[in-house]
Amino acid sequence: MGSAPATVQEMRRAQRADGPAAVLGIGTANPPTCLAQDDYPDYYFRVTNSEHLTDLKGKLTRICNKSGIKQRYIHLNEDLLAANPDFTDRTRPSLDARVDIASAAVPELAAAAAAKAIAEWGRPATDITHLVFSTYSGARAPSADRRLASLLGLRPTVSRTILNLHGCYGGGRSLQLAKELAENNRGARVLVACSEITLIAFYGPEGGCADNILGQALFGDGAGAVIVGADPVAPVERPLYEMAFASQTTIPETEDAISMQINKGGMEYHISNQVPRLLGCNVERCLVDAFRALGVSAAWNDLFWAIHPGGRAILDHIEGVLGLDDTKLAASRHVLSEFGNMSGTTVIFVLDELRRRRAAMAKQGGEAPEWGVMMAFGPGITIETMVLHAPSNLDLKGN
Ligand SMILES: CCCCCCCCCCCCCCCCCC(=O)SCCNC(=O)CCNC(=O)[C@H](O)C(C)(C)COP(=O)(O)OP(=O)(O)OC[C@H]1O[C@@H](n2cnc3c(N)ncnc32)[C@H](O)[C@@H]1OP(=O)(O)O
Repeated sequence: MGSAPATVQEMRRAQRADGPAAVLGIGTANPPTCLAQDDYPDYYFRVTNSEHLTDLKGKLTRICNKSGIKQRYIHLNEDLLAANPDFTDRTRPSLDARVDIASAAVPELAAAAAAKAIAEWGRPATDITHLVFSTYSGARAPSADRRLASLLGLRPTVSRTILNLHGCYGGGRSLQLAKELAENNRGARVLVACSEITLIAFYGPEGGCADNILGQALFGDGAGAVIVGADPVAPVERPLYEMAFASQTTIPETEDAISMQINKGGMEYHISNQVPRLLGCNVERCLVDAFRALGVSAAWNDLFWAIHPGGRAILDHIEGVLGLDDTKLAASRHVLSEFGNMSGTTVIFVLDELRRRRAAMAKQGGEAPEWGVMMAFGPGITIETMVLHAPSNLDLKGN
């Protein structure tokens, strides 16, 4: 070959970014229908014609009361249910209709979130080089990533990846993948999009199926989008969080603790009541390993925290084992309260809420921690851990 770089090593170095990947923009979106948690048991048993199942309604009410959730957003409305009565019966073959609806709605919701992330980032959508899309809400190819690329007018050379059925760790996994892509491809700008509509897993109550009652109390619909890139080009690009270190851990012998399966009647799932305890027993090891890999030690209360709020009890357990002050998980508790558990999308809402809180604190002359941690959990049981650094010139645009 003619001119330098001459060696494969030099070529590789030239292709890699100099600095760490960073979050350069965040956007979120929800469907228009918002349901108050206090009203949800009445709503759910009415729209599924199950008012006679008073024991199950009592259970749903008890869980809703303890959920730490005030409201949730949902794509499915009563008109859609009236047009698709099979959606309330898990034994009826309704997967085709669910996938039809999700194939349009999931990328559209993602596009609404992505438009906000791109606007904050400040560069045209055609500068995006990679797309990582995570969802459990569809089952078709070409998938939601292909449709999202069209909706946003991305270049045909955009390198697309779809992650399916990662459940609640999809956001963490996508951001880790984006970090690798951004750091290993000089100039790369990665759009991460997570979009979930629970329509794929909505059905009526049945005796002996506590999982469904739990799901009805916890989950909601939403999309989150993040632009990730290394070596930000000032003054247009400003890093919100730098991604210092990322890891994934699988808790041994927990294969059956959280599971999801697509069936003819929609997606079925199981969530063991041991999940909060299992996470509580394992998060500190992940954190110690992450900071050891970076060669630093950290006092947990000196960090900021973006924890996936899978359920109120999960946050309580983590707060307890790490000895966190009760303000440390405020962003996670706020997102849980306002939106419920939106699976993989939720952690992006937490990052968004956290930076708003940090910016508000900075405006008042307060000092927020520079270093922090993002964690997400899901089937496996899988724990995604990322150590983040928030530059002191935190972007105030999110306010
Ligand atoms: C807008 C609406 C949209 C709706 C659409 C819905 C569609 C669903 C879609 C689902 C998609 C599923 C995807 C799966 C992805 C997995 C990823 C995850 O985040 S993994 C998810 C990660 N999230 C979690 O793992 C949830 C973590 N858990 C918690 O946050 C809390 O335990 C709590 C809030 C559920 C209850 O508060 P706590 O202080 O514990 O209160 P108590 O001790 O007093 O118990 C009250 C009642 O709760 C019962 N119960 C408890 N656990 C379970 C269970 N697993 N199982 C069954 N029941 C359970 C318990 O038996 C008792 O019943 P009863 O005796 O009164 O009859």
